[in-house]
Amino acid sequence: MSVLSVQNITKAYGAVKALKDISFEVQKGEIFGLIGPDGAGKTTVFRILTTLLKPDSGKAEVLGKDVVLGYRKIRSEVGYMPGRFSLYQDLTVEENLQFFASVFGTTLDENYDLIKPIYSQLEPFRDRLAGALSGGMKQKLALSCALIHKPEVLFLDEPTTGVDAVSRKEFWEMLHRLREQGISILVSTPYMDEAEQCDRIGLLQEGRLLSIDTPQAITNQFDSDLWAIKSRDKYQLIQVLRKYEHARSVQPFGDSVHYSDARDDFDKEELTSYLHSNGINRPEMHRITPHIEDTFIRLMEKEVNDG
Ligand SMILES: Nc1ncnc2c1ncn2[C@@H]1O[C@H](COP(=O)(O)OP(=O)(O)OP(=O)(O)O)[C@@H](O)[C@H]1O
Repeated sequence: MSVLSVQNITKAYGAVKALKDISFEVQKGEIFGLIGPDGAGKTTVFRILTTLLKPDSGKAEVLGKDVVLGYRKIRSEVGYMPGRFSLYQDLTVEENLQFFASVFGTTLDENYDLIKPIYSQLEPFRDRLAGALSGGMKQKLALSCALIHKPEVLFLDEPTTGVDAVSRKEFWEMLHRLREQGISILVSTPYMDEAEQCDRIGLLQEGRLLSIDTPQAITNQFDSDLWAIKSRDKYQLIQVLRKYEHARSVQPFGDSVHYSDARDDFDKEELTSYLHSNGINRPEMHRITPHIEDTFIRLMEKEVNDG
């Protein structure tokens, strides 16, 4: 059963086409990730689905209600954590929660069980001003506020941006626990490594959804062998590889460079001797399994080349 559906939505801000005919569905109890760089259109999708913005064309439904006609009902049934957390900095932790509870006509006590695993870590700081919390703590408080009225669907716009690695990991564990309780989650992130945490993902670039599938199926779309190459001077390695006549793609990735060759019968020795003759001595080279990021870059290149 789908809890939300987006059909052929477009949205422009003046001349900027933020969303270009996008369609996807989120199933009940699913974590669906919208993955894309800054400006891809993620926030615009969230604003439309949480009824804060009307699409120019197309249709979107949340829990069976149209986002334009049924906006009142939708607002009471979903939880929304906008980017850059919507907390009142000059209210305390507890006051923030009480405020969000009262907006939805409920109380902290009534829904304590749902937020307890998250809120319990914040309780020692209940009298601290939200503005004085660390990024990870703010994130937990914002999630507690979005959950206070037991929503069926949670919208989380870049919840882990600017949050340390440990808090990010804990945050995803919390989302998995919420999923087990039947809550459906649409979450956006600019971090590719978080794609693996989702049941399905949509890759968004410049207002277009390039692919929608499970992280594994998206990775499987990578249609050639991939090599990780390392040498002392990574910058020089990239320059030399990009000039190689058989190079199909050359992308820096951590401390190595991901390389794929345009030929079916790639000759590793030939590339090694090319690198040697261009001043790259003793490069380390081994075949690797593509990451989501490799596939995403390839899909983006394809989109640009296909026009
Ligand atoms: N109110 C606005 N007026 C004009 N252009 C806008 C407005 N809001 C967004 N845009 C533009 O629309 C495009 C999509 O923006 P959107 O905020 O949806 O992307 P995003 O993926 O959420 O990126 P970010 O993480 O930077 O917010 C961008 O080019 C952005 O500059």
